[in-house]
Amino acid sequence: MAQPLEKTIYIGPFVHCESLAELDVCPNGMIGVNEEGKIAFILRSIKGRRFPNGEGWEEAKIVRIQDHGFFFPGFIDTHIHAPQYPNAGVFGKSTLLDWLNTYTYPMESSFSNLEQAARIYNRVVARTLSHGTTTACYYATVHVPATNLLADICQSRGQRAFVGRVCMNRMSPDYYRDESVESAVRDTKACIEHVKQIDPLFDLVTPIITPRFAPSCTPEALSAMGRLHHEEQVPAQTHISENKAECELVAKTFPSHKSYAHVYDSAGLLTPRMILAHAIHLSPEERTLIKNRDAKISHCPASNTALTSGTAPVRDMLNEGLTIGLGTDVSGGYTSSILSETREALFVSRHVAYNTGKDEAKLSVEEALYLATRGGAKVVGLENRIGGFEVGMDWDAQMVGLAGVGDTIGIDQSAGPVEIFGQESWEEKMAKWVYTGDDRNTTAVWVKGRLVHSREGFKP
Ligand SMILES: O=c1[nH]c(=O)c2nc[nH]c2[nH]1
Ligand SMILES: [Zn+2]
Repeated sequence: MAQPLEKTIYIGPFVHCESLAELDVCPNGMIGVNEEGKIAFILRSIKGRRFPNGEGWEEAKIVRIQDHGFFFPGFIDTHIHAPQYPNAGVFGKSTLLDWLNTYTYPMESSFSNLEQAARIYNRVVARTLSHGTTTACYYATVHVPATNLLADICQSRGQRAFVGRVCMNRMSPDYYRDESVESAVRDTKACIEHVKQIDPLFDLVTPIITPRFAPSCTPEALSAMGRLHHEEQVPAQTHISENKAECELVAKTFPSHKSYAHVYDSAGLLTPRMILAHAIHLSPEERTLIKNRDAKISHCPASNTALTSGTAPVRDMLNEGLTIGLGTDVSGGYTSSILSETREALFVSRHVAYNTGKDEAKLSVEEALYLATRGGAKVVGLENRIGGFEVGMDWDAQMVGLAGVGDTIGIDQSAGPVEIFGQESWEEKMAKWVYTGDDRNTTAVWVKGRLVHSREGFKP
């Protein structure tokens, strides 16, 4: 069982995204977090004792930022395949459809073995927490016991998670697929029931309907998942328009449908609670349909580069009013770090700018951080609870440590490569973190006020 929480005051600089283009930096403030793990008050100055009197805040625990660090909202990974984690970095020169057969299906099928699932799922949750990922949208596999185990592990390690049993009943190997639409529905329901048992209010863990992608589901399977999405009132996730050969396959296998997006729409899956990963090759009509349905987009730039899938037109989609977050898409993506994904999003946007001649396609550091936090929160439907620092929100946060180098000559490898010389503005510090930082800068991580990861040497 998790330790009961105590009132805690977090003191020091805090930074979060005010809007897509703007960071809000408070250079020295206080955030009070109550026993429910919610932000009870925010003071933008540490002078005076103006926190609420008579509520026991005088005796609250204090957590202070050291050196050049700051508090930042936890990252939200809106698309990650937990069972593919052992393959991170292993993709050769493959592209989506051959990558699935060569690397992915053989690995995922091994999760019929619960010992394998326990080993890998514990690792992936621990690792993503160490990168500051406080919320993750996981694809598991077709296996019910292993999927339920992933939900248990997220809950016991304290990571906010959406956990989906993958539905796939065709165009995948005989050794790894759902036997029938009926068995896919039964097994999906079994996973939903399991989460209802361990977290009845879906406070930390939420089940998510997960048809893999249109090619691997018959129209009947997609419609059955659409019905479950509505009946069970739980969110849904899938892939869309990632790779040109995949798009051609969808056009061939769903000849009566106007488009890839229309395939999901006609199955009742294009809703405000649907998360669509990739969305690279959508037509303007499809983007309009997605916008009108208020379905959400997970942008996965590392994966899109690794599998030579393409460059998603993020600026255009933002201008059109689509809601976008970031996804690592492990192991199409090589990294389980949303900080790295932020950097990838910045670089991919520069390739789009170069290739289209439109300079405005470039994302700024602030915009990429917005996608990693507030944008992700909107994608998972939790914008009122996570993604920023506001009274009433949950304390899903990370303490970022940036080493000052001072006059030292030696390299302290444990501090990581970010070098702060002291003249940097806050804007520059954030850019240095994004472009040169890694998990050595993630000093401590909290979800709903609970400490879920800390680096050696962190004193709570
Ligand atoms: O990036 C991806 N990863 C997957 O596992 C997958 N399955 C279908 N389409 C996919 N795309
Ligand atoms: Zn994926």
